[in-house]
Amino acid sequence: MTALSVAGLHAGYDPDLPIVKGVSFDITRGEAVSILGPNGAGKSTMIKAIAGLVPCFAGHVRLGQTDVTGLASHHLVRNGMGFVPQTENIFTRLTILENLQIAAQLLPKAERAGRIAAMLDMFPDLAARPGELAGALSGGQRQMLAAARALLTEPQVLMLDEPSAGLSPKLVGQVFDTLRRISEAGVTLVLVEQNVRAALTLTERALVLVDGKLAHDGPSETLHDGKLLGELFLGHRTAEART
Ligand SMILES: Nc1ncnc2c1ncn2[C@@H]1O[C@H](COP(=O)(O)OP(=O)(O)OP(=O)(O)O)[C@@H](O)[C@H]1O
Repeated sequence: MTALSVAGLHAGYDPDLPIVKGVSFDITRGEAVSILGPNGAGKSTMIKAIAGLVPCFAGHVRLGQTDVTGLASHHLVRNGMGFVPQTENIFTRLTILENLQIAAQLLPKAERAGRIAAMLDMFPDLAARPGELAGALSGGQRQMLAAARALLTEPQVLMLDEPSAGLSPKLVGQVFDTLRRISEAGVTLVLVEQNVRAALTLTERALVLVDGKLAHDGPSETLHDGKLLGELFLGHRTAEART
């Protein structure tokens, strides 16, 4: 069953200068997919447009059967979209527990405590220190808190924009271990990443975006040998391949 469907998406900051230029793909429920591409290709812009944070000029975004094109991000959350932005994804002056409580406001009152407890179960690092200020956490723990906030509402699809940005190799490993557990729990994952090797190891499928267009869509193992990826990143190969 399709979890996320993007069809003919044009998006960006100025309708005369679209950054995302006619991208289409479907993601099946439970799939884990990387979105890769050179700097400036439009990966973040595309994921933000899907998440309702950047204008869509043409095309459609569907979550399951529901057309959510152009919906504001808080409506998208209610429709089952979880999005973890690259920065400013937690409230640093509030505690871990307060961060979770704010995210839980979107849920019916009766469900809030149970979902917060479920997130603390899932993230033992956070459960060990619920009263600690989020601003005092390591970069990796911050990403875990941001993911826990997004997962609180039990999204159908969890999208993350460069969760490993700025982290040391050890913390990158921790974040990807966490993402693997989230994926194994059945959550559909969409991941924009610069850390190509870690992303390809985690996800079974990769999309490559070059100059706002989909240059490749296929199983991650086809990109493990860096030659094709190098050619795609340099714009020397543009054929879509879904094999
Ligand atoms: N807020 C903004 N307003 C106007 N243009 C923007 C904005 N954010 C990004 N852009 C432009 O959109 C283009 C694509 O940027 P985007 O961040 O989506 O690429 P990316 O593939 O995610 O790159 P990177 O891997 O370097 O993060 C760039 O030319 C960038 O300058």
